[in-house]
Amino acid sequence: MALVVRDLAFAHPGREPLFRAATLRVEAGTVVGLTGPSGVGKSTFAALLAGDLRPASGEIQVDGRPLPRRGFRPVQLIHQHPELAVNPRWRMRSVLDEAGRPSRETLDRIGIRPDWLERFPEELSGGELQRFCIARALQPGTRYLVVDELTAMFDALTQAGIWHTLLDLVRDRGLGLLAISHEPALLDRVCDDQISIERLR
Ligand SMILES: Nc1ncnc2c1ncn2[C@@H]1O[C@H](COP(=O)(O)OP(=O)(O)OP(=O)(O)O)[C@@H](O)[C@H]1O
Repeated sequence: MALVVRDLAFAHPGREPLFRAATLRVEAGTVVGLTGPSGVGKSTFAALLAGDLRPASGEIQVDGRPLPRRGFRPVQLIHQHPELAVNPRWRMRSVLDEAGRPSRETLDRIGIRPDWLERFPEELSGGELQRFCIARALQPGTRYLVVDELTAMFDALTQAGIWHTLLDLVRDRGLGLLAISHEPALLDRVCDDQISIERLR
């Protein structure tokens, strides 16, 4: 069981190709770090894996099957800025219900207090909001998570709390995780393996 990328090519419209034959494998149950300087294509690669962008050529397979083009996405992407990832006009209860609300037990494990469900996004801190984005990404059909600078915006304590929660849940569910980060110390702590995006280009 693995998330497999083979010979993937992609260019943003009118730009030089960012990837010509990118190849990567993330085994289920492992955490792989993706590093690299700013602007080389890490977020673009994440969007390709999640199905938000289509490769020009090459393939992405999830546990032996092609990444579905519609319907539920087994590779879920969590962005750096949670406030941009939720509808500001919806209470958090509706944000979660749209995807299928996780059980109270799961919400407790993620550290989401019951009264937060009645709040609007602007009434939560960034760290609290990121916990909702994690909850929303952990659907029953989720097999792999891609996190793009998951905690770069938060203080050390919030960062540690969110990573602890995420790794715990990922381990329990046997998910694979691709963690994009600029922080070598963080990746050293959480990853089984690391790869530089330069090797994918
Ligand atoms: N929608 C887009 N249309 C055209 N070019 C884009 C688009 N999105 C990103 N780019 C360009 O593609 C390149 C890669 O961007 P990307 O955001 O994937 O890099 P990154 O490695 O994630 O950077 P950072 O670490 O700063 O977030 C950049 O040169 C960027 O300007």
